[in-house]
Order: sequence, then structure tokens, then C-alpha cells
Amino acid sequence: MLQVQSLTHYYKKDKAVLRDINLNLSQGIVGLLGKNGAGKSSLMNILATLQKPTQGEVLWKGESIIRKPQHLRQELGYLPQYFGVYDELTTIEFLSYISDLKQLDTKTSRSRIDTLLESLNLTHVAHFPLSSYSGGMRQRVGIAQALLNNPALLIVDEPTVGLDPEERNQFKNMLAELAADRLILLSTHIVSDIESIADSIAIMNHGQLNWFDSADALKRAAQHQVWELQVSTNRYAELKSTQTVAHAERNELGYLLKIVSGDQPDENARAVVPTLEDAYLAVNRAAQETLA
Ligand SMILES: Nc1ncnc2c1ncn2[C@@H]1O[C@H](COP(=O)(O)OP(=O)(O)OP(=O)(O)O)[C@@H](O)[C@H]1O
Repeated sequence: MLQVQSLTHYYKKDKAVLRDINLNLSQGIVGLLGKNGAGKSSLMNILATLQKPTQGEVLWKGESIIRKPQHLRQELGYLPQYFGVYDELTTIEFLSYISDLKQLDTKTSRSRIDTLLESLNLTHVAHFPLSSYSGGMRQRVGIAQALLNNPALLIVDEPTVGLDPEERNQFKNMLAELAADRLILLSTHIVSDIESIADSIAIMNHGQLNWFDSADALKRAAQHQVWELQVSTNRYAELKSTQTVAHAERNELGYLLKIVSGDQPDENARAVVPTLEDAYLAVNRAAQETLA
């Protein structure tokens, strides 16, 4: 559905924020992981046709979205990282306003708004001003506006910021349901946001794409790179400065560490089965080593 070809982007002449990105995406959820500043929002803004890239091509169903953005826009839903709402409007008023911007006819708009309010559990508060909403409710309104045109491509940029754990889970479940018949691209720096729902995982570092495959393949690739080790407090202080410590748990002997490393970090370290978070750290560590 979506092909990204040799995409490179510069905001300033000497600093590429996206470097030669290539991706072929089809239906399902793609989790885009990367630290702050990795280039996730820049990539998403380009895919949402809000920014033209410096070089490269993006094809939606075979047609260039750079030359013909309108072609994708009709089928696009976008929830940006910073989603502002008009506080004094009610949800119904806000969604009607966005429907007008999306040029939906009145009948389609009314029916879509009713369906979305129902499925996002917002019907009972639809006539309240948005200023009275919690973070999770606002995020559901954000998703509702992105889904008004029943988009075939849904882009959500760091959607779980500000949500409590329960709201996070609800949001994940909702995305999993929505992915049945569309492509969803979700960016985050929190691995648990996409764990269990992403069909594939893309990892970015310094504007480069370092990984694109399933979560299982990612975990397999990290085998023999994750180690558990019991150390004294002094040894922990040493290891902290030389190793990627994924987890440190204090106990009566000092610390039980989980270390991500291509080599056995200590003769007493034993290899353990990587979690998705460990595997993500392993990709980042390898990317840092390549850059160094
Ligand atoms: N409009 C802009 N003008 C200049 N530089 C920018 C602009 N937008 C982003 N950048 C820079 O591009 C780099 C990538 O930023 P981007 O927002 O795409 O990353 P990100 O992975 O989404 O991170 P975050 O989660 O912090 O938003 C950063 O160094 C950022 O400072």
C-alpha cells in the first residue's frame, strides 16, 4: 500500500534528519520506535503529506504522494503528536467542524460521527465542552477526528503520551480492532505501547532505519545479546559506565542486572531470553556502535 523509497530530509543544509529510508508497508499495525529526536515525527509528517522531503519518493497505491498529495489525503487519517482541540466546543461541534474541513457531505458526516462516538464510548459526553475532558477522552476525540473519513491509512504520532495505564490499554485494544482493514502507522519511544499489537516494527536512530521486521524476528535477532548478572554495588557502578544496562534490581547482594551486549560482559553473566524492550535496546546499541 505504502512504499517509501530512498527518503532523505534536511531542515538545515548540513544535518540530515532522515537518511535514505526504504519501507514497503501493507495492512496491519507498524510500530515505529525511536528515541526522542530519531526522526519519527519528520517521517510521519512527510507521509501525512504535511512536508515535502528533500529527496526520495513515497508511493500510495502506486502513485506519488509528493506530486499528488490529494490522492492520499482522501484516504488518510492523522493524529499528530500535539493534538490541539478547541476547548469551548463540544465533541459533536468539533467533529462536525473537522468533517466540513474534510469535505464530507452532511449525511455521511452525521452517520460517521454517531458511529464513532458510539464505538469510542463518547456518546454520553458528546454534548459536553472539550475543556471538561480527561487526557484519555481527548485522545479518543483525536482518534475520532482521524477516522471521520474511514481512512485506509491511519497515522498516529506518540498517541499515548499523557494517558494513564488503563487508558493506554484501551487505546491499544482500539488500534488492534481498527487494524483489521487498514494500515496503521504508530510512532512511540515506549516499547510496551506496541508490544502485542504491532505486526511489524521499524526502529529509527539518528534518521536511519535500523530495523524493519516482526516483533518475533526482533527478539530472535537479540538472542545471545542479553545477559543476567548478579553484582556488588561497586561492580554495578563500573558496569554502568561501560555497558548497556537494560534493568537493575536492587537486592541484598547488590544488584541483579540485565545487560545488553554482543559479548559476554562478565564470566558470571548468563544469557537470558530477550524481551522486546531488550531487543530494541540491542538494535540501538548496535546503531550507536556503527556511528561511533
Ligand atoms: N521544523 C524543524 N526545523 C528544524 N529541525 C527540526 C524540525 N523538526 C524537527 N527537527 C529536528 O529533526 C530531528 C528529528 O526530529 P523529530 O521530531 O522528527 O524526531 P522524533 O523521533 O519524532 O522525536 P520526538 O519524539 O522528540 O518528536 C531533531 O533533531 C529535531 O530537532
